[in-house]
Amino acid sequence: DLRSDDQSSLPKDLQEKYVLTRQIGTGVCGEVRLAFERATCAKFAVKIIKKKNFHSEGTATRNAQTEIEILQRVDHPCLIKTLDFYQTDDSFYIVLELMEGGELFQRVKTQQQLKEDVAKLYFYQMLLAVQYLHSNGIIHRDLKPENILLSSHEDVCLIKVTDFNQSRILEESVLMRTLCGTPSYLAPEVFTHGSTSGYGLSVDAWSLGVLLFVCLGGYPPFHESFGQSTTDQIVRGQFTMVPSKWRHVSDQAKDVVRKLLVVDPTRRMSIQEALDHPWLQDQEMRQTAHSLMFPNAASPSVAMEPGSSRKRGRDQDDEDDV
Ligand SMILES: c1ccc2c(c1)[nH]c1[nH]cn[n+]12
Repeated sequence: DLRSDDQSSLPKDLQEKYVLTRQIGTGVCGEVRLAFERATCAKFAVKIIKKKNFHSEGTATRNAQTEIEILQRVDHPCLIKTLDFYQTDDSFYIVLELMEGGELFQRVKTQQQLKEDVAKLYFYQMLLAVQYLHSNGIIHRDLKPENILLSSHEDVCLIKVTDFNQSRILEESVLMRTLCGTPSYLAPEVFTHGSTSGYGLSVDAWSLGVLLFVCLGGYPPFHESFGQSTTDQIVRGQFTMVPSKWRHVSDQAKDVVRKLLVVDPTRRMSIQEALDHPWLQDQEMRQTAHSLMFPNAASPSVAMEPGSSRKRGRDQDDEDDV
């Protein structure tokens, strides 16, 4: 319900350019509303982040600033684009491209579980999006089905990763400066868990494993309904592929899940290794993904140069990594 006061609390210049209507999504830090640009009637999503939701003023601004900085800096077909940005003293307003298909979370819930080929098409796009973030020194840190948006109601559609407010930009750290000096006197733990938080890019690989499990199985791998606390299940890497749900899933797909849901981050499969996994060497799926990501690029009528083996250097995925 859009009481008049709702509209009045919006920034004037936002009001002048857009009409905000119904809520289409909810996030931990606020809500997402459907908006129409007055001049063109084009549809957008406006994400509203209430500053007061954060325990301390500093965190709110810092998180949102990081999110906004990242949103404005990234450019990849599978990452949501920011089109406009406004703020009042109590909220941030981010105008984003509208994803008509809504959240992946709802799609999986409605369909029970996704068909394997659909899950593979979505997962491949997520890998490319995260590979792009990592190559730009950004860890997402909050990959989950609510943060994966679908461009249409069709199974074969473009997906986009959103919600970077938990992301971290890997700044020049004390550890990096330390490593410039002579390492000979440094204790081993400085290298293994030098950065205070002791995590790196591999946290996103784990989350992608959870996402793939949910898409293929239709239920989460770790959940308090399975008895122990979710945290215990996660730190022990204990999950079950219930036969009734996984019987029709290929061994290769299960292998990808098992190699991502590895507790030891140094043994966990990386994004690049996942892209090189046999399950994703599906040229038809990749062709579909590329035509969704780069719709204007003419698809080559003849096959690429014959017999081009996967070159170690610039292989196909790099080309997609704009
Ligand atoms: C449903 C829920 C959230 C959505 C959405 C559709 N489209 C879009 N763009 C950025 N966020 N977001």
